[in-house]
This record gives sequence, C-alpha cells and structure tokens, in this order.
Amino acid sequence: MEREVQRVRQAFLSGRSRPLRFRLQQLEALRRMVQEREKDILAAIRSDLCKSEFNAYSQEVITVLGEIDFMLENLPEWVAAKPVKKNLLTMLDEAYLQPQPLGVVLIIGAWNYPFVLTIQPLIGAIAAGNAVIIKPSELSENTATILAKLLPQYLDQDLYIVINGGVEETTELLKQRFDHILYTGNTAVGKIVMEAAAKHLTPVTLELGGKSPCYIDKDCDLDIVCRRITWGKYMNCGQTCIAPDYILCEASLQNQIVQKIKETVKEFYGENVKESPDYERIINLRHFKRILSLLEGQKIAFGGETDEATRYIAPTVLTDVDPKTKVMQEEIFGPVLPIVPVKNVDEAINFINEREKPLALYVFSHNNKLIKRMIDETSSGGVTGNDVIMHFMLNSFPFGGVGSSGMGAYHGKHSFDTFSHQRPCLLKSLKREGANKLRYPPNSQSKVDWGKFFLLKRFNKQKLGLLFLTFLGIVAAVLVKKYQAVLRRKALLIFLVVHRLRWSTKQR
Ligand SMILES: NC(=O)c1ccc[n+]([C@@H]2O[C@H](COP(=O)([O-])OP(=O)(O)OC[C@H]3O[C@@H](n4cnc5c(N)ncnc54)[C@H](O)[C@@H]3O)[C@@H](O)[C@H]2O)c1
Ligand SMILES: CCCCCCCCCCCCCCCC=O
Repeated sequence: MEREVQRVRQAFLSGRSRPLRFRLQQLEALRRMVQEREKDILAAIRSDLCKSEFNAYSQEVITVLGEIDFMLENLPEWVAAKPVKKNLLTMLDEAYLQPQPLGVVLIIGAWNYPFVLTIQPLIGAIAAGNAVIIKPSELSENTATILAKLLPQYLDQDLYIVINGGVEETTELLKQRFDHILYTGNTAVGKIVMEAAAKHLTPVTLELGGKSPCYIDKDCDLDIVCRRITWGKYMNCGQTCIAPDYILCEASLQNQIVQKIKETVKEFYGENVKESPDYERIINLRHFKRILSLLEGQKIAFGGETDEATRYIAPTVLTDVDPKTKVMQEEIFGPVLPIVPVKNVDEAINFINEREKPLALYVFSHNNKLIKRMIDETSSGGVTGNDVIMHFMLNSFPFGGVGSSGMGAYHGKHSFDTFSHQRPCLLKSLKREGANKLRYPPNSQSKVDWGKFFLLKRFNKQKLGLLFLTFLGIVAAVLVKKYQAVLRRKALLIFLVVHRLRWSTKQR
C-alpha cells in the first residue's frame, strides 16, 4: 500500500497533472470512458443494486457527464490567478490568488450510488490538478471491479489509481499520508477516517448521512406533495443519503398522506412492486436485516412485505410513530417511511432542532413565509422547499452536510475549490525601500501612527475618486516630465501625507 501511494506521489511530483491542457485532456478521456463503456457501467450497477439501465443512467451517468462538461467549460477561468483588493501598504504591488492542487487525494466512495459518488469527486480532484487514489466501496463490488478495470484504460495510470478491498485495505490505506481525503458513507466510519487523517494533519471532506426530515404543512396540495415524496423516498429502494427519512405533519393529515402515497406507489411501480423494473433491492443481507428490525412494534399503514432471498422490502409507511422507537433513532436508509404527528410548525421546528443536524430538510407548503421560517430556524446540509432530492442536481450549490451530517462540500466549482489551495501571492519590488522603513526597528509613536493610517484608514467613494484624480495627475506628470518614477512617488507621498494629517486631526 505504501509503495502504491509513493508511486502516485512521485507521479504528482513530476508536475504533469498541473497544466490546464493535461487536466482537460484527462477529463475528456474520462468522458470518453463513460460514453464508450456505458453498457459495462450500467450492467455493473444493475448487478449491485438491481437497478434498471434507465434508472442507472438518469440517476448516475447523467450527473457525471454533466459535471465533466461543466468542468471543461469553466476550468480555464477557474485555474487563472485572481487579482485581489489591495490596501495602502500593497497598492503598488502585485497581489493575487493562485489556485494550486493539494497533492495526492484519497477518495473513498459509497455503494448506494456507486458510480456517481465515486466519479464526481474524482472529476473535481482531476480538475484541480491532483493525483488521486480511488477506493470504491466493496459493498458494490461489481462497480468497484469495473472501475478498477476501466479507469487505467483511459486515465494516466500513475496519477489516478484504484485500490479495491474492504475494511482491512481501507485501514491500511488510511495509515498513509494524503493531502486531502474525501469520504462518503456513514458517520461512524467518518470518525475513523477523520481520526486517521488527523495523524498526518490531512484535511477531510466528510459526506455523511443522518435523518432528513420532511415537514408537510396543512396548506398544500397533498396529491403533488405525496407524489414527490414517494419518488424521493423509494428511489433506489430508500438507499439515498438525502431521501426524506421521516414525515412530520399534523395528525389530521396522516390518513390522507398514507392513502396518496399508496396510490402513487401503484402509479409508479404497478400492482406488483416486486416485478417493477424501477424498484431496486437492498444492497446486502446485513442492511436487509437492519431495516427489518426497524419495523418491530410499529403500526404498518401499508407495505411491510419482504423477501430475504432477493432482499426485497416493499415501499412501507408507518403511522403514529413514537419518536423514542428505534426507527426514529437511526437513519433508515431503506424504503420505510415513518410519520410522526406534531401539533404545528413550532413543534416540528423544535423536533428537528432537538436532534442531530440532518443532511437535507424538506418542507412543503403553499405558504412561502412558513418555508422561509423553517429555513431560518433550523439547520441542515441543504434544503429543498416543495420537493425532495433536487438540490443535489444543481451544481452551483455546494453539496455537503453540517454537524454530524458532514463537513466540507463538493459539486461543480465547489469541488474545484475543495481540492485546491488558494495560494495568496504578493509580489513586491526590491525598490521603494523608503516606505518599508516604517516597519523596521527602531519603532516610534510616529511609525505607529503611520501604521494606523496605512492599515486602519478607510476610503469612502469620494476619497477613492480623489485617489483616482491623483493617479490621473501622476499619469499627466509622467507624460510631461522626464523623471517619471520620482514624480509618481512624490505625488503619492503628497497624497498620503495630506490624508494622514487630516485623519490624525480627526482622530484627536
Ligand atoms: N453524504 C453523502 O453524499 C452520502 C452518500 C451516500 C451515503 N451516505 C451515508 O452513508 C451511510 C450508509 O452507507 P455506508 O456505506 O457508510 O454504510 P455501511 O455500514 O454499509 O458501509 C460501511 C463501509 O465502511 C467501511 N468500513 C467499515 N468499518 C471500517 C473501518 N474500521 N475502517 C475503514 N472503513 C470501514 C466498509 O469497508 C464499507 O465500505 C448512510 O448514513 C448514508 O446517508 C452519505
Ligand atoms: C430523466 C430525468 C432526470 C432526473 C434526475 C433525477 C436524478 C436523481 C438523482 C439522484 C442522485 C442522488 C444521489 C444522492 C447521493 C446520496 O446518496
């Protein structure tokens, strides 16, 4: 493992991952891989999650292709140095931010959307000029295998490598030093990753989970609300990090919600959900049994059918759920939807705030003020009002959690920033030493006053106009006089002295 990481680091140190042209070429190669090997990728996802090709394409491949196109279009602008605002001390210098790659990045992918949740971070890391070690989840073993086979056929084989394996391999990998780690998965392993990273002071992005609440106000169109919730909850058999985990609503709405979700399930998946090509299966027996254990002692309003041999769990709704029961203590990550009755929006807000900060929050209402209030008075990674999941699809948004649902974020420009160091670069001249004397010993009250003037003085627009006029004067002087450098310095000095004197007078 150590040798593998060393090999990747050597490749990074060769410098070839840095030029813009190389990054664009690797991203284009990745896009070619997705397009040319689409069938293999979709087949692997099908074997892992029993997902139809249509679903795998629209839930995973589209996002990856969209992200690559977005990077290709914007990368030339993002990699460029960005001038920054200057102060009086630096006004004659060059000051800019230069985004630079961090080095060797470790990406630990998740199994529930095994393609997009591994490749989308990879796109950002390549775009930012890093070398990358990709560790797909061993739970989605077919996708892990296809990634290990395909990526070396299209990408630089020393800069971007796939390491497959389980807990043992990940544990070994985490002993190595990386320049950034992006992990997607559960909170418990997130802590293990962070602890390992801390040994090397490696920064981490943790894309974790949590119980994402869904509040339904009585002032809304329940048909539409239930259709949207049914889509987001049962997609991928509930194994979506931002799926609505549970519903909060007034008790009087419960029966209508159950009825409408039931009708929508039939509309989406037909009479026999088991036969629907659009309904997936639970990833493994451990998770299957875990989800079944959440049903114990609950009132099943509909659904509840299971088949261990195929790891099938029907779309299920639970009513009158007691918040103290197990199903409300851990993230469900399966097709089980508890409804917890609350008296009103105040109680819903308290309920949410008494628990860990979720990855997503959903609120449905015709009343925009209520939606805004919910946003103002709670916290979560992201929010969608009057829909679910869709904030994931807008790559101008940073995607990530807050508190126990994660730290850091990615997607689009946010990925580029996550995997870049914004390096502040200040370029001064070896001339103009006179001004520097202010900071050299011996110090004095007069120097402190000059320092206060240079660093604390604020110019309003009018004064900036004056500054501009001074510069115009300088330019004019440069045109007519021979000794331009001397003049420029003198004019600036006069301007500064006048302002300093006026400022000191006001201070007194
Ligand atoms: N925020 C996101 O983008 C996002 C996306 C997908 C999933 N998730 C979250 O992930 C969770 C479910 O998925 P999961 O895969 O984490 O659960 P899991 O428990 O099924 O998988 C465990 C994974 O962790 C690894 N692991 C276990 N013990 C380890 C150890 N000691 N050291 C290193 N690695 C270890 C395993 O190798 C395996 O890959 C949910 O909470 C979900 O919300 C979040
Ligand atoms: C055919 C129309 C396209 C509709 C797009 C809907 C896409 C849903 C994407 C779901 C991806 C969710 C990933 C969540 C990450 C955490 O698990």
